[in-house]
Amino acid sequence: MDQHKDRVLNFTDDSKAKNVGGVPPGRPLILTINGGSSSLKFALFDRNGPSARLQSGRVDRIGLDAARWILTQANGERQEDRLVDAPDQKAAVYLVIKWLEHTVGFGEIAAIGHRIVHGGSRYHQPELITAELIDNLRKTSSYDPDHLPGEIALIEAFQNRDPDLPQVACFDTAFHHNMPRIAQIVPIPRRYEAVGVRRYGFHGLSYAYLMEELACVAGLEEARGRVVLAHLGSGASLVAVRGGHSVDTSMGFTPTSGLVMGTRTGDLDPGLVRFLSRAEGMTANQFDSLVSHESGLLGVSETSPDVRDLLARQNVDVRAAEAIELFCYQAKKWIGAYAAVLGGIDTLVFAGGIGENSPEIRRRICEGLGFFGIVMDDGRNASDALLISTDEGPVKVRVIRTDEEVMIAKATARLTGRPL
Ligand SMILES: Nc1ncnc2c1ncn2[C@@H]1O[C@H](COP(=O)(O)OP(=O)(O)O)[C@@H](O)[C@H]1O
Ligand SMILES: CC(=O)OP(=O)(O)O
Ligand SMILES: [Mg+2]
Repeated sequence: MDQHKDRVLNFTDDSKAKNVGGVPPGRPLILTINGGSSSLKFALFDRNGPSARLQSGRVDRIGLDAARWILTQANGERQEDRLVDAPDQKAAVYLVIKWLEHTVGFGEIAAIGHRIVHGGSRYHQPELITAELIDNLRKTSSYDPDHLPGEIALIEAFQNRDPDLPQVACFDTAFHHNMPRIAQIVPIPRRYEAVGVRRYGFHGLSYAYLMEELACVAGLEEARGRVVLAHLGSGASLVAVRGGHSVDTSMGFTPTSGLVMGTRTGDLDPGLVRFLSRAEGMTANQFDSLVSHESGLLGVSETSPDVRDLLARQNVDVRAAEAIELFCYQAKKWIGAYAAVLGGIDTLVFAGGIGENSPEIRRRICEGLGFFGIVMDDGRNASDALLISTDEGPVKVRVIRTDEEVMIAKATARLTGRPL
């Protein structure tokens, strides 16, 4: 990390000189930490006030060239956007801690809430973080080596900074905990179920937020109907929801499964394990690295996992064009599958970095789905409107900006004694 130090210190000293986006002085704050596969998002909430966000920020494109530090004020206005060195999550959290120290002051933080991707078979509601919980997460790390060790490192980075600060774990698997039994089964011998092998599902904080928002923008009746939510980010998944409950979801035992993603394959022919171990002597670790970090949009395009890059190159590079086409084709297939599972769809919601920001991807996913009632309004879609289907189409297609942070902040305030 030392090699990044100069740039980091310059950058935090710089921030100190600025007005830090309306954070009130002397007020206890809740910090939320959301370590995604390519980003670290954080936000500050006033613990005593309404569930208003005071400030948010993110380190984007972690591990890629041109990682960015972005700060956003409560009113959504971008306050800072600059290049930083962030080769991994540890370097990114170092930036966040330095920024806190030089701006609001670390002593203003009353509690920290973390998104934890995998709760394993033990955790399915937010929990105060204890030594025992960290120990259990460590034992579960082999379920999701791409997220859990990094998330434990984030918790420990804050523990090192202030061992007395209460921290809360909010699990992405919780939303799917009561999925119907048939959607939970992994079809390998039953004995593996006893050691935790089942389909869990992920992106649950995002899905819980989207369902709350859907009830607000569309009313309870629509939210209780047949809903498909598509969380399309670096990690991407879809869920079928009926009566407000998860009925099935594209990710299973780990977030490597389901839809093709930035660097992950999604669902894969298991026969590849035998083929690659015989053809190349590939080990389990090498296979894991291949399917988690070198595949997906990056593997197909041979250039980038980032949809923005691929959209920009698709007219000059057939590999980028194929990667985008594959992503849209597979998302369309999952929507079709969930129409079958739910007996039709009343509402389709797009969210996540891709779902919220790319009219082209949304259009291409929905193209040809008019036969079961999905008809896009091109003008509404192009302007990222809240409702992007035509008024005549029976399926409401919506764009909702997801907010995992507010779900984490509410749970953290609740568990540390003062509901937001
Ligand atoms: N304007 C945009 N158009 C197309 N894709 C976008 C746009 N903005 C962000 N994205 C894509 O969103 C993805 C990152 O989504 P995000 O939800 O932030 O990821 P993470 O899983 O790391 O939280 C990247 O593939 C990025 O290219
Ligand atoms: C569950 C998951 O894949 O998370 P992310 O999209 O943040 O990598
Ligand atoms: Mg994410």
